[in-house]
Amino acid sequence: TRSTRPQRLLAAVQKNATRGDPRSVVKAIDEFCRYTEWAMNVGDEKGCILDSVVSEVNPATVLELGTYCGYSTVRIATLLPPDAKLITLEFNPDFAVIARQVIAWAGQEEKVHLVEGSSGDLIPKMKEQFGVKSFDLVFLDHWKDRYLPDAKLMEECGLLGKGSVLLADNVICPGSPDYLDYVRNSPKYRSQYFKSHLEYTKVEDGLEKSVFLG
Ligand SMILES: CCc1ncnc2c1ncn2[C@@H]1O[C@H](/C=C/CNC(=O)c2cc(-c3ccc(F)cc3)cc(O)c2O)[C@@H](O)[C@H]1O
Ligand SMILES: [Mg+2]
Repeated sequence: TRSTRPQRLLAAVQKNATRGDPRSVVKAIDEFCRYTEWAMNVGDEKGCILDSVVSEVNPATVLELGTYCGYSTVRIATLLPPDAKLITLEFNPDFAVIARQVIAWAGQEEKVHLVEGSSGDLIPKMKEQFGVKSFDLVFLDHWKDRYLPDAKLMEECGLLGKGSVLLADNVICPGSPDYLDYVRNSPKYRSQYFKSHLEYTKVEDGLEKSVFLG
């Protein structure tokens, strides 16, 4: 039967990127998505904003919601010090299989813990099962209607400390209006919009960076 888009994306990585070289993996995916087949990775333009926020926060613990093919997982992991931990949640087993191989090709397995399951089920288990006290950075890039409930769930589970940063993709396209309204109007957050474009297109999109004030 016909291959899936993630399978074709992985094949492009294995063909065009150098094993163990994360930058070449990122470049191979961006070229595949720009010139061969669009896919919903955060992409190169928003990826640079992601990189600058990761470098600024310099997190010891990171949570990513929605691994997909592992593109942003690799971008984030590459910037982390060796003892830092990146937990990424993915509930589609077929996507998880691909993401694991992309992360391995980039040589980032040590820093990444890909957990299969839904964020709603896994977030409450972070403390006891993964020994997480709080997350310094959370990258939200899963179903857009899950951003708000999961942000509230992380608050309730005590996973956000003073200064924890939430960085959300796609706040304009496809959009997450209820989440945006919440973080921009809640006294618990100081929020900032980084205007950019939808990956590999000229359509407006952006990232919202929200600092939890505790
Ligand atoms: C249940 C909680 C939960 N728990 C664990 N994993 C979960 C999960 N909910 C979802 N996942 C996984 O995350 C990924 C989904 C990501 C969803 N992302 C977009 O929909 C999106 C769309 C566009 C766009 C598409 C078409 C356009 F025309 C324009 C824009 C652009 C973007 O950057 C986008 O991120 C998949 O791997 C899911 O398996
Ligand atoms: Mg996205």
